[in-house]
Amino acid sequence: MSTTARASASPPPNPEAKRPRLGNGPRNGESPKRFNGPAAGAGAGAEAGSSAKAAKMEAKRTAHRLKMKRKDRERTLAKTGEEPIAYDILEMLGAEKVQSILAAGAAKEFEDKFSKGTELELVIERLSSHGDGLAKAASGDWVVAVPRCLPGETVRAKVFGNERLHSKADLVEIVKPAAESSSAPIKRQDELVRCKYFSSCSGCQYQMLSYDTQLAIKQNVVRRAFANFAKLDPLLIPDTLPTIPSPLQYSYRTKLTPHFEIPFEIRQERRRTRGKETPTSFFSDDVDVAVGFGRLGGKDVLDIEECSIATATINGALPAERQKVKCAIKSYKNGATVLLRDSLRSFESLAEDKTTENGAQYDTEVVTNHKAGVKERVNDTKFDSPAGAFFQNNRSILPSLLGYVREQIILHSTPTPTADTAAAESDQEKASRYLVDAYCGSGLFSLCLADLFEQVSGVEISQDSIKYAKTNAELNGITNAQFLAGNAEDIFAKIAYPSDKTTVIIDPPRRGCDEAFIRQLLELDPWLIVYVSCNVHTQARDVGQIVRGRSADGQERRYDVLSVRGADLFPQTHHVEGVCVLKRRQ
Ligand SMILES: C[S@@+](CC[C@H](N)C(=O)[O-])C[C@H]1O[C@@H](n2cnc3c(N)ncnc32)[C@H](O)[C@@H]1O
Repeated sequence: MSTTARASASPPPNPEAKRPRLGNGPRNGESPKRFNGPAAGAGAGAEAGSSAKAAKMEAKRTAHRLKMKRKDRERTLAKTGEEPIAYDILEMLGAEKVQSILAAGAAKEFEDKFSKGTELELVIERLSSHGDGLAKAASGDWVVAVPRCLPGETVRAKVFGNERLHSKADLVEIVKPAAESSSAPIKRQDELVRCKYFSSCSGCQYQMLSYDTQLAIKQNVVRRAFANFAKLDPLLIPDTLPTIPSPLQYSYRTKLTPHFEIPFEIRQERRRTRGKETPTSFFSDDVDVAVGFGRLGGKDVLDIEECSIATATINGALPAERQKVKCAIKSYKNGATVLLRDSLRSFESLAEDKTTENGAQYDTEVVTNHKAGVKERVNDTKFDSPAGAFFQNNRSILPSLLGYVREQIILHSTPTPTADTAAAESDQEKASRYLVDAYCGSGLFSLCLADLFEQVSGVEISQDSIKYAKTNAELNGITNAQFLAGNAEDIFAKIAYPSDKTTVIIDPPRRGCDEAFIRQLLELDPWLIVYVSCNVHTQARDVGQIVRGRSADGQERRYDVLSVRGADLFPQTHHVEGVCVLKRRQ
């Protein structure tokens, strides 16, 4: 799994870039552009002329806006496929209504339905897979997404943006709680909220829910992802198993990436002096710099002094890192992201018997240099990896996640008990002997599972991670693993494992696998595939493609989906890791 968006506590590098601006209004903190009106003394003819001109300008702006929206959508479709909310909208408005909107053209599909600041009273019908409450607008042809509210609640919300067939709004207040009777299966428990920033930070979504409820919601997100994105006959998809829980539900996050922007006063001064050196005396020490995460419903950064899902060690180091940014702000050209990685001080400092819920049980330190090594241990396997490269961010759940993958490989590589000795022997022959770990990072799956196989090969695009994967094999005395730097699909040209005896683990970034990879995977035709992913939607899409095999119509179906389940690597957030096991058909 990974965490870009999975890095829910991490804001996007530039929060302004994430949310399209509405109209041509001023950005936060900037003065509005002045509209001068018609020239003094102009007559009625001139007025009519200028209003025609204004209308033409407006039409041009609208055409431009629609063009940009369409381009944005094409980019998203090409990168990660349809947005999950599109399926909610389809179900909430009904296929007929959606068809009629689409038939009316882009102006309706990407309508600026509500102007910014419009307040609406809404009844929340369901949760989106991103944890927002979804309600139908009174017109019945539009959906509104509101964070921090639950099905059955009547809320007042303020619109801040319009997207395709839906608007986004901030929660203003809960007007009426969900009825006790329980058409509201998800119970609000505000007393559980631990973080003082919960109502204003975009990082977590579910602190007001019991942990069991969070796990059930995530199970449903996985179920829906496979139902909507795999494009398979529902009979081919087994029901989603219960979500693997995280032993720590707070203080678990071993990587934090708070962000900052250059404050408005500094940008303004730089503009005024137009690149001339700004006297350092201009920057007083008390320039207010927010260092934190994206503000919920805003474009700016929310100043965060502590994060309740980060480890105690990271929270201990955060004040000093924030202070460094504040003191050095004048030396930054642009905003940036600060890296804090929690690293074991030594491989011996992970003692299971000391596990407590505040995360302080591990003797750890914080690493901020991207190139420096970070130490982790999963059961008995030790890992050193570069702080700036990928490593799973919740160490408490890794033994369960790895344990589940191990159990699945053993289960499906072991001969089925049978009286027929010949069949048993042939099954035994098929038992997995070789492991391909595609997108292997610094070797998490390869090295933790190497004892199950005769030979293991990992491939990974980051040279740095590969260097560490090789060192990690040595560190653990593992001699049957080799690691290659390159594109995931390169591995197929470089290994010659017999398909009947090979298991492939896939753990790609959020965008999933590309077609070249899947084509070559199908050519290798491995016995077993374990697909782990931080984006269950692209995972389901890829699994659909793998199951359908080489023919688009699925006539040559090659694989059966044996199991699908989520793992909760990010409690309190909407993120869920998917684990799907596929076996080649006999
Ligand atoms: C979700 S991480 C998984 C890493 C590893 N399996 C783990 O659990 O630590 C995805 C990894 O894929 C790598 N990656 C991204 N694109 C790749 C590509 N085209 N080919 C190979 N590796 C790629 C990233 O550098 C990252 O380490």
